[in-house]
Amino acid sequence: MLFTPPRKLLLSPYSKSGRIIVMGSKNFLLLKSPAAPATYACLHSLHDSLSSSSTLRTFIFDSYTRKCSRLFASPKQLQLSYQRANGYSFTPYAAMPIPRPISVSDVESLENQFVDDKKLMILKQKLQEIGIDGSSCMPGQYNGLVCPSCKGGESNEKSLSLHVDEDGGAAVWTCFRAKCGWKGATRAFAGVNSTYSTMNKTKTKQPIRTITEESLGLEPLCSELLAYFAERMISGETLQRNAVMQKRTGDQIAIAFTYQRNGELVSCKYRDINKKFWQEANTEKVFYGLDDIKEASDVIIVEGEMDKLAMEEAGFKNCVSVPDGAPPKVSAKEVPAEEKASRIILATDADPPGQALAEELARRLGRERCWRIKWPKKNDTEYFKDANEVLMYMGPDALKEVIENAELYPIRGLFNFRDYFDEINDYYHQSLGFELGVSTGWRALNELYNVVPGELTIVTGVPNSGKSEWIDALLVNLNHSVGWKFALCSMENRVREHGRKLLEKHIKKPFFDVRYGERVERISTEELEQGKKWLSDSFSLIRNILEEMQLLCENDCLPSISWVLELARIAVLRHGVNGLVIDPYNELDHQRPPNQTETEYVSQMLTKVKRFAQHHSCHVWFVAHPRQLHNWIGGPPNMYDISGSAHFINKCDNGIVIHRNRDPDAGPMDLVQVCVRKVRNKVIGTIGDAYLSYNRVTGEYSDIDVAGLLSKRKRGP
Ligand SMILES: Nc1ncnc2c1ncn2[C@@H]1O[C@H](COP(=O)(O)OP(=O)(O)OP(=O)(O)O)[C@@H](O)[C@H]1O
Repeated sequence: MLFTPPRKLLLSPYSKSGRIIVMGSKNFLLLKSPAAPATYACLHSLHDSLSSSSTLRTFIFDSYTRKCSRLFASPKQLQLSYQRANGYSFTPYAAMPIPRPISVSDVESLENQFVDDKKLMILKQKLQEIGIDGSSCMPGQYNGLVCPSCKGGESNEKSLSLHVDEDGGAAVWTCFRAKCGWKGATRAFAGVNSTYSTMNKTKTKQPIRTITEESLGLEPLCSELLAYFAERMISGETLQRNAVMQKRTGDQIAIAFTYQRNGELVSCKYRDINKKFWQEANTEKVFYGLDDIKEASDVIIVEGEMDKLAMEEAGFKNCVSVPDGAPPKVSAKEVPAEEKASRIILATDADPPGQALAEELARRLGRERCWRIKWPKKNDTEYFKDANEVLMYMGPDALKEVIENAELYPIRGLFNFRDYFDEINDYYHQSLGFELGVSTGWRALNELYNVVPGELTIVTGVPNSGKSEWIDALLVNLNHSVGWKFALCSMENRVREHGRKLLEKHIKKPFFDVRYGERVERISTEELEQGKKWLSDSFSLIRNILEEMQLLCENDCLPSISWVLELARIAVLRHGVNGLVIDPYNELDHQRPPNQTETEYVSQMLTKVKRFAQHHSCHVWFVAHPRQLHNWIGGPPNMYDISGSAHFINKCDNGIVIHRNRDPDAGPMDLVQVCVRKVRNKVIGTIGDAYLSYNRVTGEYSDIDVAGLLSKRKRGP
């Protein structure tokens, strides 16, 4: 039966738009024509014939309870809504408002409300601009909207709560994904600036509410929800022990996870079937399951209430879930002190946000007492995401195993041999290359010194003993045997002379046919061409260009060790060099800071060199001169005689002294003594002396018959 609407309503500017009020003993309906702008209608219970009306708008007035509520956007929704028992059986309406009771006085002020439509329109527009879908919003509370700030994270949670004021003039919102926590407010008629300036303002802190199950209207879980949990392998017993309940709002039912402290309800988080979350406002933020870890020596921390319940199914009650999966809300104080909780097992989600949460928890709770778990593989490419997934697909035993196999949370700089097992295996099977060192090419040195990538060899000897010659000969041998390439920082050598010395050793002929080489065929022009190619393929030169151009004054702008190492690094990356020669040490810039002793300076410099060698698997030969030897009687110097610091011998991996005979009575003049004075790595050699013969024509070193030589010496000339 149709009635003329109350006078007050007819005064609305929209009253000529075909709006009709329908009333019965309990019914109060407002209809509008499809052509009119969108507005409200009121209804309580609908007659079948009316429910099919395409023009029905949503308002409900209950004369019995004297309450009026907004309900459905269309009869289609209305029909569906009538059919469903609760939100768990049928497709829910993501952004549908929870029916909001309004008083009779609200109905009386409908006139004002129509005027307010304009405000609402502007407000919606502003919300839209911010990215909040307010298109279907009326005044009221909305949960489960998509947060434009975080887009619901990885799991696409619909985590935004929006409250639109009674008069449609203002809105406040909060994202309950605390990893986001976006909050804001806007007003319809405030300036654009003020609208946006208030967007991220946190609301004034409200006092913490005291809540009870009764005050929140919580009730035991219905059979549908029990089935929902059973599907996720969570038993009734676990649900009961954790006081998991439900809350009805109209015809929707949400799971209510009760947060307790000392057995008292302090907060409640709701979750509907679509994983929409919302929380009781102004309640304490504590770990979910806090009472379960009071006396626990091991504490498991997960990232959701379902995971906490899953852990219980695997036999672990000593588990808490972070409130909102949110590091900012976690207080280390909630976790038992170090004396009580010896292990904190972080079982956060396997996704990057979950790992970030674990990192933040470890930082706050103390990495040293944290452990982490590895989620098992789901298939070739994926891992299980969380505890509940493992429980559902692999069962409680598998989840238990995951926790039992937790490993220490990594601490930067603190390692276990376990972390290096792959490398140890490779070393054992010699699959890294050159683990036993590369032979120098001289039989006499095979037992004493072999060359390993990444080590530092210091070479010393009195002036003119042949240090540079011997190193060059070694490089040529290594190039010939294993194809190694080298970076040369030999400032004392002119490039053409260095080239000559290397070519003579490579081609085994003298560069010139005068004096030292007059009786031997010199390197031919064809050999020179081939040799030049070999030189450029095998060596990189590190040189100071200013010095080359002879623009430098004494001690001016000498290359520093850092400069040399940086160029050597580039040579490694660009040309794949395997060795670096720095010859000699005193040609580098050694302007040490005034507060540093020479010993400290040398130590620091050698640390840099060693770091370079190890990092780039590049062997470094470092030539250092001995200090001036008083009362020298012609014997090889000691490594401790190196000018500057005992650190040369202390810090190097290998220490070699090159010495040559200068006394015709003591033996052949070409006899060279290679004194291996230090070998850190027993795999590659040991301390001892080797004798080689120096070929002055080609600069080559070769093995000699030491036994024959010694017996000849005994017999005398
Ligand atoms: N065993 C040897 N017999 C004869 N001459 C040698 C022998 N070893 C090196 N020489 C010669 O000594 C000279 C200097 O050699 P080299 O430059 O290698 O010595 P060094 O120890 O590096 O010298 P410095 O201390 O000046 O750096 C070269 O002309 C080289 O041919």
